[in-house]
Amino acid sequence: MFKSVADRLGFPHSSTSSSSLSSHHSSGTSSPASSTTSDRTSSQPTGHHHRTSIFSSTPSPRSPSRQQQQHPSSQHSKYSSSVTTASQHHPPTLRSITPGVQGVPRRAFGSTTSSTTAAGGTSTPTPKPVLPPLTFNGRDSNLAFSVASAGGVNTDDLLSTRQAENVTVTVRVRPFSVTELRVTGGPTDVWAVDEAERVRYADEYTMRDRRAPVEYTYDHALTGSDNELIYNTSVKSLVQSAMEGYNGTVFAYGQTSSGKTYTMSGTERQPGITPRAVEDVFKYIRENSEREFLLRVSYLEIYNESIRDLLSPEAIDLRIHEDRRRGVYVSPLKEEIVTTPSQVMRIIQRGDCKHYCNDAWQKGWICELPEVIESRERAPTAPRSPTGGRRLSFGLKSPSAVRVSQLNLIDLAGSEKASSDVERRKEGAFINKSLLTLGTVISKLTDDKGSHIPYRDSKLTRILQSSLSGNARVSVICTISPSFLNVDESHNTLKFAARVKKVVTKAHTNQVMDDKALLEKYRREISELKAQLLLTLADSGSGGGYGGGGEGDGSGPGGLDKGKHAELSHLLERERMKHEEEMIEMNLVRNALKERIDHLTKLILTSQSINNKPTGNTPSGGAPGSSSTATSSAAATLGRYTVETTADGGVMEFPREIESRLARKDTIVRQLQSQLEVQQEKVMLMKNALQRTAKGEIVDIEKTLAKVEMESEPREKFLIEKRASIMSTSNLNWQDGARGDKTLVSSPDGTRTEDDNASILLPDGDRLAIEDDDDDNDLLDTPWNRAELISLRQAKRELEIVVIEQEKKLEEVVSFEDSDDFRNLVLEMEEQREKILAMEEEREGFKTLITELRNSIRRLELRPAGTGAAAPATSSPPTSPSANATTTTTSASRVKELEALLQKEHRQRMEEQARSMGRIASLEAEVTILRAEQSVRELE
Ligand SMILES: Nc1ncnc2c1ncn2[C@@H]1O[C@H](COP(=O)(O)OP(=O)(O)OP(=O)(O)O)[C@@H](O)[C@H]1O
Repeated sequence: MFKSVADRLGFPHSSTSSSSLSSHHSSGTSSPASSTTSDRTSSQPTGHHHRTSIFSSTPSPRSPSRQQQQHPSSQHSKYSSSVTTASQHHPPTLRSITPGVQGVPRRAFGSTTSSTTAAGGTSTPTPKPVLPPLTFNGRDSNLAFSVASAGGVNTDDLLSTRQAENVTVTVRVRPFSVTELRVTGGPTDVWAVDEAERVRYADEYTMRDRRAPVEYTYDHALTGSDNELIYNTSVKSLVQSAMEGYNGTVFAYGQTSSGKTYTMSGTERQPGITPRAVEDVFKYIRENSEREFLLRVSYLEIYNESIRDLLSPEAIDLRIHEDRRRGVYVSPLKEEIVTTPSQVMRIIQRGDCKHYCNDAWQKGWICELPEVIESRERAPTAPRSPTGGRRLSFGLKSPSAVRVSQLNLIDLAGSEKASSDVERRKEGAFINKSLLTLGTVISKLTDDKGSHIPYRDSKLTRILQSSLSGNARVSVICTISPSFLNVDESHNTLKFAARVKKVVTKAHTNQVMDDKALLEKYRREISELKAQLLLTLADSGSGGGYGGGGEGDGSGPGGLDKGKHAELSHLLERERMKHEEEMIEMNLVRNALKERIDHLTKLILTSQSINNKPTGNTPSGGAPGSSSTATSSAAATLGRYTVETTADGGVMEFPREIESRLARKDTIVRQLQSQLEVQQEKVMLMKNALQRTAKGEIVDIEKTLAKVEMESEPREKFLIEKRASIMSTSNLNWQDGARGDKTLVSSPDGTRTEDDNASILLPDGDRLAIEDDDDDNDLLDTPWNRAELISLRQAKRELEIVVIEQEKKLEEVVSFEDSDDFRNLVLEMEEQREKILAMEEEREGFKTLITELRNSIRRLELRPAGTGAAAPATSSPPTSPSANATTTTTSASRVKELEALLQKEHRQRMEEQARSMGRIASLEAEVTILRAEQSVRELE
C-alpha cells in the first residue's frame, strides 16, 4: 500500500529527474532483439545481463549496490540530494553494525569471497544446496526467439525471451525504531549483514540467546534507509525490462512495521520504489525516440480475499479472469491513461484516500499498482507532398506489433499472525490464506517439481500467477526488524526469502496485433479520422464553384429583364446561404475530427511529446511552439478520460464527466433497487410464514424478519451481480429503425443514436419516456461515447421499470384492502367460522349420544342369560332366555344401525368442516398477507 506517497513526495514540483539510469541506459534500451542479444553476448553464466546493461560502468560485479551508489550519475538524482550522505556509502572494509540510527546503512561481519550462482544476476555464495532451476511453460533455459504468429515480419515482430533467471531477492533490515529502543533498553542487533549479501544472527545475539547459528545468502542484503540504493540494486533494471516489453513484478514482504511501505512508497525525502519506478518509466520514454508508448494505470487492493478497485468507488469484489493472450487479469478494472509522472502520483493519492476512508484501521490489505505499458516502433517520418506539406501516410505502412507488458508494484499485508480481536482474527484468516498460499505456491514451485500449484487458493497467488509461473521478471523485497523482539517473525521472513529465491522465471515479450492493444486501436482511429478530415477538406475545395459566375450570368450580354434578374439574384442568395451553412457544418465536423485526433495523439507518448511537456520532469523545458496554455488544456482533456477493461479483455474509453454522472445515477438506482429487494424479500418471507401458520405450524415472524435483516450481505451480493448482469447484457428490445415511438437509429458509422421521443414499452402497455434529465447531451456530441452512454442509460431505465412495477403492485394491494371485495371476504370468513363452531358443538352432541348407546349395548351384552338376579332392581317379569336374546339382538342391531348412521353423518360433517377450515385458512392467509404487505410498505 502506498501510504500517501504523493502527498509526501511533492512529485510534480521536482525540477530534475536524471537518475543513475540515464547515463548507462542506452545499452539496455534498444529493441528487444538487441537487448536480448546483449544478454546473450554478455556471456556471463551468472546472469549478470540485466545489471550489466544498466550498470555497465560498474567496475566490480560483486557489490553493484555500493558501486551504483558511488556512481556520479546517482548523485544528482532528485531524490538523493537531501538524503544520501557520505556515511551511506559503504566502505569496502569491515565494520560492525552501527546501531540505532535510521538513515545509515549498516554492515556487519566479515567480507567473504563471493561466488556466483545461477540466480538472477547476483554474485553471491550459495551456502545451501540450490535445487536445479525449474523452467516453466515448457521452455528450457536457453535464449529463445520466435516469430509472432500475427502480423508482418519485421524485427519488431520478433518475440524475445529472456534467459531463465531466479527471482531477485533483497533482504532489508531496517534501523531500530524508537519503540524498540525503548522496550529493549538499547540497540542490540539480532541480524548481521555483510558485503557478500549474507544475513545471519549477529555473534553477540547467538552467544547471548544461545541460538543455533543461521545464515542466508540473497541477491542483496541491505540495511539503512537509503531508498535510492535499494531501488537501483533491486528494481531499476526490472523497470527497464518492463519498458522493453517484459512483465515485471515487485513486491514487498515482511512483518507489520518491518518497512514494506517505507520501501515501496518511501517518504518525501526518501521516495520509495514506486515513485522512482514511475519516474524511470517516463525517463525511458523520453530517451527512446524510436518507439511510441501508451501507459495505463490502475490501483487495486485485496482485502479479506475480495478485490476492490481503488479508483472506482463502486467496484468491489472484482473477478479474476484468465485467457490465453492476457494470462490472468482482474476485470472490470478502471485504468487511467497517464501522460505524466504527476498524473500517476495523483492516481495513487486518490486510491490511497479511498483506501484510508475504507480501512484506515485495518491491516489486512494488499495493494497492487499495475501499470500496463504498450509500445511499438514509430512509423517513419511521412514524406513531404509536392506542395511542401506533410503527406498523411495512413494505411501506407504495415503496422508493427504492439508490445504489451505490465509492471506490478505490490505492497503486501503484514506476514505475522492475526491478533486477537474478532475482526482482526477474521481478517487474519484471510491474510494467512493469501500469504500462506503464497508460501505454499513458492514451496511447490521450488521443491515439488511437477506437482499441482495451488494458485487458485487465494486471490493474491491467482493475481501473481502469471508472474510466478514464469512470464515475468520478479523482484521481492523482504523487510525485517533488527530487534530481538521480532526475531521469530524475522526468521520466518528470511526463510520465505530463501525459498522464493529459488523460483526461476523466464520472461518473454508479449505482442498484440489487434484492437485489444489500445495503442493499435488509437493509431487506427487516428488514421481513419485523418482520412475523413482529408475528405472534408477535399469536399470544401471542390464545392467552391457553386455559383461563382452567378452575378455575371445575371448581368450577361443581352441583358435580362428586371424580374428575371431579381429572381436569379434571389436564387443565388439562397444558394450562397446554403453553401455557408454547409461550410459551417463541415467546419464543425472538421473541428470535431481534429479535436479527436489531437486528443488521441496526446495520449500516445513519444520522446518528443514527453519532452515538450513542461511537467518539471524535463531539464530542457518545452519545445519551441508548445505554449503552456496549449499543454494545460491538453492536460485538462486528458484528465477527462478513463478506460476500462472488459471481461473479454477489450478496452472501453469513457469521458470522466459522463462516467461520474452515470455513477451517481447508478448509485441512486442501486439504492432503490436494494430497497425494493429488501421489501420483496420481507413480503416473501411473510407469505411463507403465514402459509406455514395456516398449516398449523408455529412461526415467529418477528424473529424471521430480524433474520432477514441480518442476512443483508448475501442480498447485496446478489444485487451487485444482478446489476452487473443487467449492465453487461442490457436486453431491452432496442432495435434499429422505428418501433412505435421509440427508436434507436444506427448512424452510418455504426454507432447508435437516440431518437428525440424515445421511450420504453412497459409491460402494461404504458410507455416510459427516456429524456435526458441531466443535460448529458453536451457530452454526447462525440459519437464514440454515445453507444456506451445509451447502453448504460438503458440499464438504468430497466431498473427503474422494475421499481415502477413493484410500486404498482403495492398500490394494487393497498387499494384492494379498501375495496368491498376485501370486506366481503372478511365477512364470509366470519360466517364460516361461526358455522364451524356450530358444527363442532353438534359433533360433540353426537359423540355423547354414541357413547351412551355403546354403554347400554355393553350392559345388555354383559347381562348373563336367564339370570334375573342380574337385574334384581327391576320389577319386570322374568323373561325367557330366547326372548332375552332376541331383545338383545334387536337392540344391538338397532344400535349398530344408529352408529353407522352417526358415523356417516360424522364423516360428512368432518368433510364439511375440513372444507370450511381450508377456506378459512386461505382467507386468513390472504388477509394477513395483505396486512403484512401494507405494514411493510408503511415501514418504508
Ligand atoms: N529502512 C527504514 N529506514 C527508516 N525508517 C524506516 C525504515 N523502514 C521502516 N521505517 C519506519 O518504520 C515504520 C514502520 O514502517 P512501515 O510502515 O513501512 O512498515 P510496514 O511493513 O509497511 O507495516 P504495515 O504492514 O503495517 O504496513 C515507519 O515509521 C517507517 O517510516
